[in-house]
Amino acid sequence: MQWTLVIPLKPLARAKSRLSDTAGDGLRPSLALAFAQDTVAAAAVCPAVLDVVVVTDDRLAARELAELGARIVPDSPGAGLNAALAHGAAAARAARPDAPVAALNADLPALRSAELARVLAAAAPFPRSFLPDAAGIGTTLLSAIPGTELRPAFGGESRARHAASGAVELRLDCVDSVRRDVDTGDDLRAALALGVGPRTAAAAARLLIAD
Ligand SMILES: Nc1nc2c(ncn2[C@@H]2O[C@H](COP(=O)(O)OP(=O)(O)OP(=O)(O)O)[C@@H](O)[C@H]2O)c(=O)[nH]1
Ligand SMILES: C=C(OP(=O)(O)O)C(=O)O
Repeated sequence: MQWTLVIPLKPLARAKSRLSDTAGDGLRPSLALAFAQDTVAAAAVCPAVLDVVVVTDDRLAARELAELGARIVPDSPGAGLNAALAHGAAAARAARPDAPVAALNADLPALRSAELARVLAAAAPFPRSFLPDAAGIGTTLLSAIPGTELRPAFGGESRARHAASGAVELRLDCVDSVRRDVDTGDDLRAALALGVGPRTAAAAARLLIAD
């Protein structure tokens, strides 16, 4: 099974606000872009991934992520994360009606394509399934096989919400890079310890110099 991934990205100037104590206004947008670039780059080379749709209104991010092979869909609903994901999934299914689709956060800078392939293989038997984030509170990936709506319920305590919606929780070892979302300075340190992609490594190095 080859998946279409739908990756949502806020305008960079507003993204990653919880990193404001770690990265000032001058560096935070480039850090958010670096996270998205490393996420998309790892996703795009994953053998289980056919294509990547990024839902964003950010012009710079759209240009940079298209260069990595993503198809850009404007966030035309303009109604928050779940509306953006439903819109991206509908665009994916309009192009490929039988596509299995999975929503993936754009803040997974340590993402490894082999681990993503393992998660997608585990998701394939279930109509809908999800992977909890590293903190065990949120969600980093939500999947829907052909013929099933995605019904995203991301934000805050989305692990419980996705479970209550009937999606199956994927309980997997050795997929830390897919669960390691970065919201805070501590999350960034944890991602750096796992090993981040080259753009995040460069952006994090600039952060140290700026300190
Ligand atoms: N297209 C789109 N993406 C969104 C929207 N809201 C959040 N996202 C993306 O959804 C993922 C999780 O978002 P959040 O954790 O809510 O936001 P964030 O910018 O990552 O971090 P905070 O500002 O600290 O909340 C990230 O990839 C965001 O860029 C939205 O309204 N539209
Ligand atoms: C949107 C989510 O992520 P975050 O932890 O970034 O809020 C979520 O986990 O549903």
